Amino acid sequence: MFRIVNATGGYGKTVIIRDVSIAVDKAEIVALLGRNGVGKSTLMRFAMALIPALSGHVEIDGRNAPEAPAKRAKAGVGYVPQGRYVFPRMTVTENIGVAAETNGHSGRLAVETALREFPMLRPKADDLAGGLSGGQQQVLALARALATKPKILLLDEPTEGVQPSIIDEMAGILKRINRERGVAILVAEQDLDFCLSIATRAYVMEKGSVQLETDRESLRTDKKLQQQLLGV
Ligand SMILES: Nc1ncnc2c1ncn2[C@@H]1O[C@H](COP(=O)(O)OP(=O)(O)OP(=O)(O)O)[C@@H](O)[C@H]1O
Repeated sequence: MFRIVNATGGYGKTVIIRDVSIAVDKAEIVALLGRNGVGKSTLMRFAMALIPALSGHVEIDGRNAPEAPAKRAKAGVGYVPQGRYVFPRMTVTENIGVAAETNGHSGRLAVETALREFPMLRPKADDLAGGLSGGQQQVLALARALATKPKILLLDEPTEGVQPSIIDEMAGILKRINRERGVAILVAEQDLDFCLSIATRAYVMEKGSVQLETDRESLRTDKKLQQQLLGV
C-alpha cells in the first residue's frame, strides 16, 4: 500500500539516506528502528516530501505520490514530526479543526471525532495547546494528523519526552486506530519495548541504510541483535 522505493537524499550536498526501500501494507504497524543519527527522521522527511529526492520515490496504492508535502498529505500520508509541533497559541479544538479544514474535511466533525477518540483531550478542548503536558501534546499531534484522514501515519519518535503511563496509553490508542480505522502506521523509535507492543515487523537502520528487516518475534528473542543494532 505504502512504499518508499530506493530513497536517497539528505541536506544540501550531504547524503544521509542511501537506497532505502520500505513497504507498509494496508493496516500494518511497522517500526523503524536504529540508534541516534542513523537517518530515521530523514527517511520520514523523504517520505513526506520535505527533503528533495536525489533518487527514489514514494508510492501510495501503486501510484507515485505527489511531490509537494501538502499534496502528499491530501493523498493520504499523515505525519507527526519529532517534537510534535502543535500550534501552541491555538486551542486544542482549533488545532484539530485547522488540520482537517486544510485538507478539505469538516473541522467540526474532526473535533467531535477526536474528542470522542481521545478522552484525555476533552477537558482540555478550549485550552491553548502550548500549555498541555508533553504527552497531551503528543496525543493532540496525533489527533491533528488523524483529522486529515490518512491512509498511513508516519510517527517520528512519539514516545520522546512522554511519561511512561501515557506511553502505554499511546500504544493502546495506536493499536485501536489501526484496528478500527484501518490506518497503517510507520513509527520511527528508539523505544524497543514500545515498538514490540505495537508493531508486527521492523526495519533496522544503520548509517543511512536499512540493515535488516525483521519480525516482532525475532526482535523480542534475539538479545544479540538488540545489543548489536540498538545498543540496548
Ligand atoms: N536539517 C538538517 N541539516 C543537516 N543535517 C541534518 C539535518 N537533520 C539531520 N541531519 C543529520 O542527518 C543525520 C541523520 O539524522 P536523523 O535525524 O535523520 O537521524 P535519526 O535516526 O532520526 O536520529 P534521532 O533519533 O537523533 O532523530 C545526522 O547526522 C544529522 O546530524
